[in-house]
Amino acid sequence: MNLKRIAAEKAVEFVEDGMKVGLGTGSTAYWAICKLGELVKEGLSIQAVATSLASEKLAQEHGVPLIPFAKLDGLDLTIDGADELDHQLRLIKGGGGALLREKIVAFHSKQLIIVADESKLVDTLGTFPLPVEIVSFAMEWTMDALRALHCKPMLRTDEEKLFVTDNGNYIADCHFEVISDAEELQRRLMGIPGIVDQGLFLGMASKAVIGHSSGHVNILER
Ligand SMILES: O=C(CO)[C@H](O)[C@H](O)COP(=O)(O)O
Repeated sequence: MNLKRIAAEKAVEFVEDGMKVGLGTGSTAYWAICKLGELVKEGLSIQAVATSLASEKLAQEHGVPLIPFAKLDGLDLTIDGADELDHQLRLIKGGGGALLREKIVAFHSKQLIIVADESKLVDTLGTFPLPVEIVSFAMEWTMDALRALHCKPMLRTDEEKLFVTDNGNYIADCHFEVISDAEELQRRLMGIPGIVDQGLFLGMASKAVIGHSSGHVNILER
């Protein structure tokens, strides 16, 4: 059973005719985009924006109508995946490297619905390395500043080359093991010049739709 698919398809049930929708990135958001494409073919009318070039391409392939950001004053709903979520719906995102666009889109959405399989639900965030998007200029200094926060940052690579985000930046994956105070960590990270954004999404998600191996889907709300 495809737990990501059942979660994503359930979340798409919250999309109503006429809505402006944010399209997430990753292998769970993939199924939401495919389902929206099917519904659009059956007559659903929506306007969408994508959180990555990959999701933009997928939406185009599936006939989901994309609108330039500048033409929309905010979104009704965004459906996106997560790398970890806790029971307060605090998230780690950015495993696919799209965290900056994902955060911008989530911020401008009335609702952020997270779709995930049960493996993503945790008691305490931090097992998944926190993705941090950094600019290339003086990146060694930025990496030193990250190390000073008692984590082990690793520059993300892709086929032996440095991974470059859709925004032309690098990703430092930061191993904290346990994040005991996510708000304080977010504050400290965003105080470091050279960090563009980081993958903690706190107080942003309003619902999480979780697929379980029993075939059951449950919805957590905040
Ligand atoms: O944040 C993300 C991309 O930047 C993804 O939503 C996150 O990595 C989850 O991906 P998947 O659904 O493939 O497990």
